[in-house]
Amino acid sequence: MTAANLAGKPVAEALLAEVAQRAQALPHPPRLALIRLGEDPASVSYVRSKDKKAGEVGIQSEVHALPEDTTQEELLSLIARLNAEGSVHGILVQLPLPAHIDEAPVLLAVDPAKDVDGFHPYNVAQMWAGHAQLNPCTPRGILEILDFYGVDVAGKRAVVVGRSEIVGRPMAAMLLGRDATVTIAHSRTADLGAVTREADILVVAVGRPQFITPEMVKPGATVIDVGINRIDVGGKGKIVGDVHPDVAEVAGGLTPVPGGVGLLTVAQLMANTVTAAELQAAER
Ligand SMILES: Nc1nc2c(c(=O)[nH]1)N[C@@H](CN(C=O)c1ccc(C(=O)N[C@@H](CCC(=O)O)C(=O)O)cc1)CN2
Repeated sequence: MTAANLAGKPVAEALLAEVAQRAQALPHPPRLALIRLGEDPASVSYVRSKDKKAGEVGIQSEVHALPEDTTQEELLSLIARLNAEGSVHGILVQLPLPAHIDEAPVLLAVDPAKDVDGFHPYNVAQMWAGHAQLNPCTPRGILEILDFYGVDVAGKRAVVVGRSEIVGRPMAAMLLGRDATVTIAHSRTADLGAVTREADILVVAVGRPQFITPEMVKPGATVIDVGINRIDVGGKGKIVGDVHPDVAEVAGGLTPVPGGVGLLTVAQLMANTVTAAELQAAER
């Protein structure tokens, strides 16, 4: 068996086309503020691609590139200013933050109505209760992939490997919201292979290159690889996922890396920004 290639590109394109139409239908263009601290190359690249994609779909975006040594107070005061600015619909603080910044108060400071990352505790609680309007982008984008390729999760066994607040936990909440029977596994799960082999839907976000091998996968399972690991192959840099390529011989469907889930992270941010702008327009 060779797994179906669950490529992110057509899914992201379809979502972005819908987002562009919704953006045009608004009385004012949606406006997105992207905040980045320091010069971490991955963060610089992710924020650049968010800024570029926003322009392509009719969202006005602005990048607040702050120095690495920005203080907690300076960051909180920028967020307070953007919260108070009526024409700003979405605020995103790129993670990870430098070590001297306490992340929790920063996420708490973003107005929940403008929290296009879905990381504010109010939105997290709404998500677990099953009625969030702004969901974290990567797991919400994974639902877009599953829907696009016709993978119904209701009544299925879903295993999420990884318990991060950006991917693992919200993914579990969203799969539960779709009536899957969900297990969260992690680095300390005993006999991980026995757990992952139970999965009809296996979502892997552990940050370990090619960690999931074919014998850990149930034949025919849908496997979603969230990993982005930069490794050295013969002196050249290469990006690989958390899932070994040989898993394609066992799985029914597999997302590629690169070109899979990552594309949906950015597309879903655009969708969340338009949703935030629509909700704010309806409030006025
Ligand atoms: N505030 C946030 N910070 C972070 C988030 C987030 O959702 N909100 N997620 C990640 C990083 N991220 C977006 O910020 C992100 C990750 C990956 C991709 C992507 O397009 N991946 C490509 C490969 C990219 C590459 O070549 O490096 C792919 O998978 O094809 C986009 C965005 C952590 N921080």
